[in-house]
Parts: sequence; structure tokens; C-alpha cells
Amino acid sequence: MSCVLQTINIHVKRDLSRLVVNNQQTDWSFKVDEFIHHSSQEDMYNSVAKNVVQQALNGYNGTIMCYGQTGAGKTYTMTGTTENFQYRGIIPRAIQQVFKEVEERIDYMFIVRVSYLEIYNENLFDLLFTLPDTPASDSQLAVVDDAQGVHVKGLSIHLTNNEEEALNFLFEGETNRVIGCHTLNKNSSRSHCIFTLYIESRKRNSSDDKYLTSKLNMVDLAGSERLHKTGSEGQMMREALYINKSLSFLEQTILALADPRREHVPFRQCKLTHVLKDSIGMNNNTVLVANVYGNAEQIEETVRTASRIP
Ligand SMILES: Nc1ncnc2c1ncn2[C@@H]1O[C@H](COP(=O)(O)OP(=O)(O)OP(=O)(O)O)[C@@H](O)[C@H]1O
Repeated sequence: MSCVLQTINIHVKRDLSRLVVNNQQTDWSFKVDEFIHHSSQEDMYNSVAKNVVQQALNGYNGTIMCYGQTGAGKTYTMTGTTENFQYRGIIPRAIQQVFKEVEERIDYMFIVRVSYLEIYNENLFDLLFTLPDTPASDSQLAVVDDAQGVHVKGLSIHLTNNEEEALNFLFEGETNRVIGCHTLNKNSSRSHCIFTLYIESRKRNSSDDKYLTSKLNMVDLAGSERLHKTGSEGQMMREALYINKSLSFLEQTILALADPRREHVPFRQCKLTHVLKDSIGMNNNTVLVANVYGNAEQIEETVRTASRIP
């Protein structure tokens, strides 16, 4: 969302032949809005998320996505860890910001709801299905694109009255995620997960009964990975193929959105882009966080991740 671009220059020594991506290239240069290194979770939040959350409270849809190599810190950035309050990630901080504003803006009436969707091997799952008040869905969840906009039929959406309730939904969903273990990350997310806040607001004591509505998606994408690096086989290889394919569709969609000459944006190629159709690009606030490792051994994947940023 910021306009000043920063340049990242990467140089790989040619004599480290094992680490060279190809025989010709040893230098890369990438432009990004911001390069965040050695920062606290709070600084990270203030840089990438605070503004999008504020805009969502003002009625604009927003999406914040973490993308990158498996084990590079996407879940840490998005959710954080529970061992220390200061390590909490973007989602709990966004929840806090939303409810702080709800309390402060006393001239407005807010309704906040949440849902937590998982996309695993191109199938949709409701991560809040375990809650007692979640109606049992007898049919498969499906992405529907109709007059009401894009929504997932069958996904439970929960009214949330305060920060604590919203955090409980987050933690409930976290325990239901599909987690795998491979050589690069022993707690690897094998799916894309979208935690959504639906915000509705209306000015109190106003003659006009106009509601402002917005959706804020916080997306922890499954890790992009080279199969030989993660040592995947069998079911994990199948998962990795789905993950890589959908990430490639996401990349194509983002590239199409960034190109003003493109008339068609291929949202329907996979569930991930279809679900996000009305919340990325165009008039929505979209932030893509590229998580990379800091060490030289992973330079090949770092270059790959950085080169996918439009
Ligand atoms: N900035 C950081 N500071 C401290 N620990 C971190 C940081 N980033 C990641 N970690 C730790 O590294 C490990 C891997 O991170 P994480 O699970 O977030 O990766 P990921 O990108 O979500 O991986 P995957 O795609 O496999 O799910 C975790 O134990 C996490 O707590």
C-alpha cells in the first residue's frame, strides 16, 4: 500500500556452485514496498496490516496474505505463537484493533462476524465445524458467486461480541488445521487457511439507515516447496502438487490484476482465487507478505519467492 519502493539486491558467489540457481545468473534485483528484517511482530503489524484493518473498519474489503517457502515463517507472521503475548501475529492483533475501534467509535453500531475456511487439496473445510452451535452441513462447501457477491455456501459465520470471543474462534480453528511434518518444518501447514472478519457498521441516531459492510481476509498460504527439498512422497507429494498448482494460479491472478491491459482475470482456476475474488485487487486493499529464510542455503527458494512478487 505504500508507494515508495525499496530494492533488494541478491548476490551469490559463483564458486559456491551448489547454491547457484543457474549457471548464468549470480545477481538479482527485486522491488518491494518494504523490506522487513529483524523486526518485532508489532513493527511487522504496523507496517503491513494496521492500515488495511483500519480501511476495513471504514467499509473497504481487504486481504493480507503470507506467501513463501515452507518453514519460512508464514504461520508465525499470520497467527504467531502462544508462548509469549508479544509474539502474537497479524490475526490476533487485527482482532484487537477491530474491537478497540468498536469500543471507541460510540457513535457507530458495529456487528462483527468471523469464519475460518481451509482449502486442502482443492476441497473446502469449515475449521469451526467443531463448535456446538455450528449447524452440521450435509453437503460439501462450495464457492458461490451470485448477486450477494462471492461467498462459501455451507461455511459457518459466527457473531462475535468482543476480542476474547473472536480469539477463541481463531484458536478453535487452529486446532482443526491439517498439519504435516517434513524435513523443512515439523509443523507444516498443508493447506491454505483464510480467517475472515465480516464488519458491518451503521451510524447511530442517523436518519439514513445505510450500512457499511466489508470483509477482511487474513490468509496463511500453504508453503511453496520443491519436492526434493521437503523429502515428500505419497500423500505429502499429492498435497505438495495441489499446493504448488494453486499458488501458481494465485500468481497468475495477481499478475493479471496488476496488468491494466488484461481484460480477463482468471479467478475461477482454483478455489483459493475464486474465494478471494471480491477481496483482492481492484478497489480492495491487498497486501502480499513474502516470507523468506535469511540463510544462504535457501537462496534458490528465496529468489523464486521474490521473483513471484508482481
Ligand atoms: N520471525 C521468527 N521469529 C521466531 N521464530 C520464527 C520466526 N519465523 C518462524 N519462526 C519459527 O519457525 C518455525 C517455522 O515457521 P512457520 O511454521 O511459521 O513456517 P511456515 O512458513 O508457516 O511453514 P509451512 O509453510 O511449512 O506451514 C516455527 O517454529 C516458528 O515459530
